[in-house]
Amino acid sequence: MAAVSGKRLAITHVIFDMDGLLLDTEKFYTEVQEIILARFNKTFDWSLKAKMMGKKAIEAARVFVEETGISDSLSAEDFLVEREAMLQKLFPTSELMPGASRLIEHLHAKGVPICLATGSHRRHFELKTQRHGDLFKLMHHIVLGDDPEVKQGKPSPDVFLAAARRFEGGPIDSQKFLVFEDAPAGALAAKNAGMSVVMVPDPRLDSSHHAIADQVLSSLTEFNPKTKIVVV
Ligand SMILES: O=P(O)(O)OC[C@@H](O)CO
Ligand SMILES: [Mg+2]
Repeated sequence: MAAVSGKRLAITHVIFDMDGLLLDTEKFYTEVQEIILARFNKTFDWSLKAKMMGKKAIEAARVFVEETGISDSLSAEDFLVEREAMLQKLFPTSELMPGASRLIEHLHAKGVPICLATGSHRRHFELKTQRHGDLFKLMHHIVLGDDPEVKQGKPSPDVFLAAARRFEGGPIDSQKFLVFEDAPAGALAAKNAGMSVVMVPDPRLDSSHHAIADQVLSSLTEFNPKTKIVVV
């Protein structure tokens, strides 16, 4: 039984987002989107990025073609096809974000239940993590964007609620979960799931998007597990 500290239950479980949080992959999406937009003499900016990151591919694609005004020339589906070949070359070079392996290894060593919940589909997940298998193996389970239980992408809570249900000894109260996220949609999804969220945003993301988070860090290296997580 978790200790009740104040009005909320103590944190005992952790859910990690992946792109932009554990892996430095958001830059690949940006690079490819800039290449495609250049053909239409348009530029990509962080206000648009803020609306796309964290979402399921087709949902982010719709935002992209509509917000940039190119939907009459390029459908969301055709955008996904066009970017695929470029992403498939970039994803296998994905590097870990600073502090990612240290935090995952620390929590795993302490017996804290940890898992992954990402908007990335399986084929992209495999490409991005192929050099980091030993680290991702420490996750109790992994919920992907194309999981049948994930009806809607972030900011819907689906992926985090599905992740919460897959630990042993369920159902576990959402209040016992701490989510690590980089994206506004992801942080909102965590709050929609009734969970606490530590946001580690890209410094280029406007700080107005930080308000929803329970804690904002500039890097995972700054996180002190002792301040937030009860090691059961
Ligand atoms: O949920 P994450 O792992 O950030 O993945 C989102 C991805 O679809 C790119 O924005
Ligand atoms: Mg992310």
